[in-house]
Order: sequence, then C-alpha cells, then structure tokens
Amino acid sequence: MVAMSEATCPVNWETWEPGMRATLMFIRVGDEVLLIEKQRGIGAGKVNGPGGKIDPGETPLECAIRETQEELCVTATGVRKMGELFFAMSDMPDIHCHVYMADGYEGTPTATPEAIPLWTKVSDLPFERMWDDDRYWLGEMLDGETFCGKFVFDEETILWREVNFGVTW
Ligand SMILES: COc1nc(N)nc2c1ncn2[C@H]1C[C@H](O)[C@@H](COP(=O)(O)OP(=O)(O)OP(=O)(O)O)O1
Repeated sequence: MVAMSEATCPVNWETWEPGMRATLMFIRVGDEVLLIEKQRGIGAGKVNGPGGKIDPGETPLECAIRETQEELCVTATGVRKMGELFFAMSDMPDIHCHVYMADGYEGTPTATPEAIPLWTKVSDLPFERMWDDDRYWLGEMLDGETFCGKFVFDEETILWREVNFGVTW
C-alpha cells in the first residue's frame, strides 16, 4: 500500500545521503507498547520509542539494543527488523532510521536522564505528542506490518510523504 501527498517530491531520493544514522525500538507486550518521554537530544519533549544515533562500527541492531538499555535499563528480546525511515529535514541533519520491534524484555523499565518510560495501549497511541510521521506507520507496524517510509519535513510539518508496507528486510 502506498500513501503519498499530491505534491511533487522536493527531494531526489536517488542521490540523497543522510547526515545521521539512527534507530528506534518498540517493545510490544500484549496490547501495550513501551514508549519514552524523551528528555534530551533530537525530539526532546516528544513521545517516541527508545533509540538514537548509530555509533561507528556498530550495527543498527546493536545500536537499537544499546540505546534501549541506556535509556530504559531494559534489554529487548525477540527483536525483529520492521522498517526503515528516511527523513529529509529543514533544520537538522537528514536521518536514516532503522526500526525494530521486540516482543519482550529483561529488566525493569526505569527512568533515566534520557527518557521516562511510558506504557501505552496500542489502540490509544499519543500521536499528538509524537513526531507527525508516526501517524503513517507506527500503528500498522505494531500490528506486524513491515514498511519503508520517506518523509520531507519543513521544521515539524510534513511537506511530502511516501509509505510502503509489506517490505522485506
Ligand atoms: C523526523 O521525524 C522523526 N520521527 C520519529 N519517529 N523519530 C525520529 C524522528 N527524527 C528523529 N527521530 C528519532 C531517531 C532516534 O531514535 C532519535 C534521535 O537520536 P538522539 O538524538 O536521541 O540520539 P542519541 O544518540 O540518543 O543522542 P545523544 O547525543 O543525546 O546521546 O530520534
């Protein structure tokens, strides 16, 4: 399935290069997902999944697990790759983000200087507190859909978007 704005895309994705590589992790247990109230870094003040920048020499999966440990003091288990996000931004480096979902964890979700844990019903995601792109893929992903999303932002407003589901990673 494809969702695309009517506008012509202002970005040539064939030649686009991200300024940052990052990850997101969503731990789903039953009908709830473990989100964070992000305390610092890009998107501070928003609700998101744990995640962050990929360190040199680190794989995206290693990064997603490390960032979840650092931000919430838990180790995600049963992790699978669900998607990739491509963000062309106006006011920060462009981002290529790898997205993972886990079906369990070890440890106790704990607040850290980086994040406050927030268990949320999958049926009641707080999109008004999240990056706007999340409306177009997060619910579907939590229901098991793999995806690829490309978004062009002007500050926090989406100018253009394309999301494909059923992508094999
Ligand atoms: C632009 O739209 C975005 N949507 C979503 N859902 N998530 C986004 C968006 N832009 C960035 N993100 C995510 C990707 C990463 O998980 C973080 C950004 O990384 P962060 O700044 O938190 O990286 P850290 O390595 O943790 O930073 P420190 O240098 O503070 O340690 O946001």
